Amino acid sequence: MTLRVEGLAVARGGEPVLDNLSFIVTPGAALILRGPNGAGKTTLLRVLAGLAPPLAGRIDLPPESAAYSSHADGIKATLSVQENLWFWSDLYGRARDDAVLDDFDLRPLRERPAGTLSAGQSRRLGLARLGMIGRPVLLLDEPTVSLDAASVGRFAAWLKDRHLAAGGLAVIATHVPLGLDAPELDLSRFRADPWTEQGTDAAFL
Ligand SMILES: Nc1ncnc2c1ncn2[C@@H]1O[C@H](COP(=O)(O)OP(=O)(O)OP(=O)(O)O)[C@@H](O)[C@H]1O
Repeated sequence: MTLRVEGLAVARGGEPVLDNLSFIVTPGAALILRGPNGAGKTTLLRVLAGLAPPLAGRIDLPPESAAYSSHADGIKATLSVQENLWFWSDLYGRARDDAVLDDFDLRPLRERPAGTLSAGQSRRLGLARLGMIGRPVLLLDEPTVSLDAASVGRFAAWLKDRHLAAGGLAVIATHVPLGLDAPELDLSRFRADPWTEQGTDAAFL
């Protein structure tokens, strides 16, 4: 599966944010989104995920192929860690595979109500959801927020060895280096700006 974006323009709160954005992410590859606060990383990921419509352009992505992950990952506070994972696998018609408990170091916490987890533990559970639902296209907004160094490493290893190695792809907004051999797309080059001719610098491949 390949993600193709052509001539994309996106807006937030009615204001154009990015314009004339084109890129391709192939199976097994990741693209890192860069840019200062407000550059449009979240806005772009939300449009790619289908949570907001584009202003213009084309996104070539099969329906039901993507998973979007940001701060709120739909964790059910009263269910245990294990029950949350099973809830997601059942919802997406996937096998109740326990391997993600180890991938995200959640096995010691499996019986804990999710509402009692620390911020970083909760983040790990949110990321483990991606392992349970098995979507080939991951759209990740600051996935390492609240994670300690060991957890960042474990997540990067999962992404590389399990997701990308299996032919999945990922678009990731992150300020934290993940050690992936992945190209970076600086969104400041594509700012929609009604006062200048910026945004005509189109292709990023
Ligand atoms: N709900 C909203 N209504 C109006 N404008 C918004 C809204 N949310 C964000 N914006 C604006 O849209 C622009 C892009 O924001 P976005 O959140 O996509 O940036 P970002 O690159 O993800 O930033 P950060 O690094 O801070 O997470 C910014 O100018 C921001 O102020």
